[in-house]
Amino acid sequence: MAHVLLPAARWFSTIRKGKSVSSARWLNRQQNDHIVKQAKREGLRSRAALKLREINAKFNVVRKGNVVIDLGAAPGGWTQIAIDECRKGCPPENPDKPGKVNVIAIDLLHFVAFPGVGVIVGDFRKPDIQAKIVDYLAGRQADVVLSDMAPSFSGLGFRDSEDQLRLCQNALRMAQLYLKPGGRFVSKVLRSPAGDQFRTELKQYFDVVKAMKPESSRPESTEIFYIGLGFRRSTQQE
Ligand SMILES: C[S@@+](CC[C@H](N)C(=O)[O-])C[C@H]1O[C@@H](n2cnc3c(N)ncnc32)[C@H](O)[C@@H]1O
Repeated sequence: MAHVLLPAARWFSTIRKGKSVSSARWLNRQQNDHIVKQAKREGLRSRAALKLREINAKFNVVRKGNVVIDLGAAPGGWTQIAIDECRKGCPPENPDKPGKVNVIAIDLLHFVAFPGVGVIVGDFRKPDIQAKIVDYLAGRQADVVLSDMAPSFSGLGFRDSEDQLRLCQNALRMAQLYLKPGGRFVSKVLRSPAGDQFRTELKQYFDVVKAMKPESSRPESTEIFYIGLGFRRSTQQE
């Protein structure tokens, strides 16, 4: 949450006041260390968890009792925040039974689940993985689709942002398939002109589309998060 990251925010304002590039880099590294340490201290699976926590504090995306699809979930930082929000004070019976899990977490990589989370290992675009998602949903629609996915980066900026954008567009397809009307969506996007177009695309499906750069996101990273609120079918689609 924001209060946790306040010291880092103070360092940022120092950078903006015109320190040299090298001291800005040093300060950024301190900021990153601080955030990694923070995540460890709290027993979070990754620093990424802090990003979703900030997003959720601002936009109330994941709520008590929700059903969440978490794309690109390993090692489980977002999953951990999502299940905590879904389960606030209400541990259910048989939390791991399909039809009872609150979070369906998918990744190419295996990671250890939490109670109430169904983990699926594989590429979410493949039919067998989609079938497993449908099994876990057991007739329910999702309240939220999250995507923190990233491709394996080649180091070539243009290619990497194209690959990442394709994942975002496929995450939006997942929303079209599984999200309930009024549902919410969060996707990581790398800043680029194509990323801006994706924001325009999101506006066809959501009443409100916001962008956020959490304080826990590395300042030098081009990542930004788009948040879609109030899902509706595109009129162009019907
Ligand atoms: C930044 S990491 C996710 C971090 C995670 N959200 C957390 O909070 O700990 C990005 C993940 O996207 C996954 N990924 C990339 N392409 C994918 C695909 N097609 N299907 C499923 N997962 C994918 C990668 O395996 C990687 O683990």
